[in-house]
Amino acid sequence: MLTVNIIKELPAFSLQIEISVKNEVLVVLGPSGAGKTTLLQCLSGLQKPRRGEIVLNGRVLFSSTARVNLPPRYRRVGYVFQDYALFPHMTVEQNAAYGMKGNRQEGLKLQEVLEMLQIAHLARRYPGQISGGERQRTALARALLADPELLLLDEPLSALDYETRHKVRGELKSLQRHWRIPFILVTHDLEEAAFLGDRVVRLEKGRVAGWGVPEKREVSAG
Ligand SMILES: Nc1ncnc2c1ncn2[C@@H]1O[C@H](COP(=O)(O)OP(=O)(O)OP(=O)(O)O)[C@@H](O)[C@H]1O
Repeated sequence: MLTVNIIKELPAFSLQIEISVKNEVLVVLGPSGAGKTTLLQCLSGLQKPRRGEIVLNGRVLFSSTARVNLPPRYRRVGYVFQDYALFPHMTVEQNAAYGMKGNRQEGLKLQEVLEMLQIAHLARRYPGQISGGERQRTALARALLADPELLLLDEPLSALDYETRHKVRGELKSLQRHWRIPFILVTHDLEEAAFLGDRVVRLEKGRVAGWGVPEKREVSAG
């Protein structure tokens, strides 16, 4: 469970967000410049709110009153960027394992996650030698293998072609069901929001402008 209550001044307006997220996919929609990326960066520790609190499963990640501001590496928050930000000089396997502890048990988990994301056969290739969809899955593997308690995804599918996007979004959804942690996903795509979101929040000028439960077109099994 994630609870967020923060204020952060931006040049044109201030971001003021109060939300709670359970083990679900929360989709964040909103026009360009509404503060979506800034929100994710505050949650991951890359930006610092001016005031407020961020609490993840009872752990205080940020609190202005208690003067807590955990650095990103201690937050257990995975972040998949729009451009995936893989290390070009590392193989798929090395990229995925970045942030793991490196014991034997972890090695087995690495194999399991690479197989689950269908990139095990690419383990020794470099990011420049695989497709956009495969890079996206490598970035996801890296985020998941760091054992996050919260996963942030900033337009993770936007660089993919139509077919791959459809395939990977289904995988994302089953991944969340399997991992049972909150996912917060930013997108501009309404269809993607409806498919992936358990709830959808719309931001405008740094504030919550509306909530919705998307209408599902697909009937999910179970
Ligand atoms: N480094 C920065 N310096 C100054 N202002 C910034 C910076 N980054 C973002 N902003 C401003 O903060 C506001 C929120 O930006 P943010 O990137 O969070 O929006 P967004 O909703 O993610 O937009 P998009 O959908 O275009 O990615 C915008 O008004 C933007 O101009």
